[in-house]
Amino acid sequence: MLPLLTAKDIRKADAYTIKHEPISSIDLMERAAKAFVGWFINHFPDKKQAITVYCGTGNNGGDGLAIARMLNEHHYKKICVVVARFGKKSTADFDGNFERLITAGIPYTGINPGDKLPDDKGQIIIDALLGSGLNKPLAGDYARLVNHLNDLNKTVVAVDVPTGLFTDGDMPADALVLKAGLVITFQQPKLSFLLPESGPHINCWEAVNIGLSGEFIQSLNSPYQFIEEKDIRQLLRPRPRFSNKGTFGHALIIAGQPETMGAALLSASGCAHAGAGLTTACIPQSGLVALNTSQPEVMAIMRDGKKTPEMAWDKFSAIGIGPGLGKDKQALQLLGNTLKNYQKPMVIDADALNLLSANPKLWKKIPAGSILTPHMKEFDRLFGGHISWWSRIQTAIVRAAEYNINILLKNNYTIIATPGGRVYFNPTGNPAMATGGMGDVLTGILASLLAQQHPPEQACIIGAYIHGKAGDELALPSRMTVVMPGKLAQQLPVTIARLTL
Ligand SMILES: NC(=O)C1=CN([C@@H]2O[C@H](COP(=O)(O)OP(=O)(O)OC[C@H]3O[C@@H](n4cnc5c(N)ncnc54)[C@H](OP(=O)(O)O)[C@@H]3O)[C@@H](O)[C@H]2O)[C@@H](O)CC1
Ligand SMILES: [K+]
Repeated sequence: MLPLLTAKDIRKADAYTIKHEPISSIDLMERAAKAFVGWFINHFPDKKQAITVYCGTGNNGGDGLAIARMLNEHHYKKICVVVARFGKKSTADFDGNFERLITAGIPYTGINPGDKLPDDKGQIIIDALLGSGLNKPLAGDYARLVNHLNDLNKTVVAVDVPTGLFTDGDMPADALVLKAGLVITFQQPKLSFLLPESGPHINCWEAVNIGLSGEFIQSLNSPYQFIEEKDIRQLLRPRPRFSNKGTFGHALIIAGQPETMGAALLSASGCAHAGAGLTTACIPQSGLVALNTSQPEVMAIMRDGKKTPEMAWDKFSAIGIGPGLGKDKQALQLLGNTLKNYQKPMVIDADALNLLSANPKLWKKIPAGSILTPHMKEFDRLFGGHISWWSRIQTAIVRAAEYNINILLKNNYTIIATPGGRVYFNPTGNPAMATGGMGDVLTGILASLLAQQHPPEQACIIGAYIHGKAGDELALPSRMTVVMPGKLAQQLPVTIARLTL
């Protein structure tokens, strides 16, 4: 796992590294600038392109000055520096790098408050105006400059953080940000990069290591963690020799109405393909032919639309409930009976979540460790409206602990809040997966992993990762615009095999 730090903790890690490595602050800046330049040269190898580096007078600006000097040393021929002196202060490392810039003979233009903004003939803009030190929305001269640069529509490469973007905390929806085609960020992605509010401002980002103390970062025990492939490789177990279907549990999927049988089929398919030893689907009677035709591997328990069928609840190692279940009286009764009769962790999704928000008395019946899988709207229906994704995460942390549940909040980077206060961000998945039925497959996968005895927190981490990874394997090589959920379910054994090698 890669710990994700808030700006406050990044500053602490910065100070600790300077003191204990030890390294001088200006040398750490030099290292950061070098890491940026290494990446930049690989992606923008044409040394004849004109580049303008816009610098503030804080440490982000100091990085910009060092980057300009290094690009000059790498024989980029047309480097131009613009220093925005909008505040009264500058940092010592900015001043140190300013002297080095002058010594290197690199031309620069200074702009002061109220000055006319200079023309820009460059093809590329490097944004080193403000970074993780941002502490209020842009206004005045900064806003004027950023609006001007946005209007130029050039390729913008941001240093560490695009100017105007908060690294964490609530970000106003209408915040002004210098839109970046690429952000080369130091040490770790900033938390805000993983939330939808950053979508309009960042096309893509890349994190470069600048050698902040790993030991110290671990000791901060950040609640926020970014899942990495190696974590999944550790958690997925190869199937032992002499195993049989009983080794991998029996999952029950309670889903579907006559009009929404597809949701039940997709969920059952996700469950079986993710490796449950046995999968049973509790479906409406009218769906039996569809189930038997499409998935002969899956067993059925039929519902007559009136009362909950008799079931030996205890024989199921896990239950997933909700996809296409409907919100009528029978569906509510079925959910109520399931919660009454089943005490092991279960997966609660879709209509079951909506029933839960309309019937809050059911909350206390949810088995400890269960997994709720809302998308944003379902989340807000459950827990009330939110002004930002950051505030949604804070609610998820509180509610996951309060109800002793795992909340898997679907997002481009799916967010998993656990009862112990951890928040995991999943890195896999792509926009081709934004299609009806994808969530149903995920519910099946999660129920399958619970049935295979993965603890709920692990099931969430593995489930979100392999779901996204299967989607990536299908969509990315041929840049497919849409991935069908049924195809994704079929890809799962391949994805899991690749991660189990
Ligand atoms: N962490 C690391 O490991 C390393 C970090 N490094 C680099 O340091 C950068 C952080 O530098 P930084 O702390 O000096 O802040 P920075 O973003 O330059 O802002 C400067 C000042 O602007 C001000 N200000 C804030 N908001 C404002 C607004 N809306 N409008 C106007 N002014 C505003 C505010 O001052 P204030 O107003 O509070 O007095 C703030 O202090 C980081 O992004 C990375 O590039 C690397 O060099 C090495 C390793
Ligand atoms: K910046």
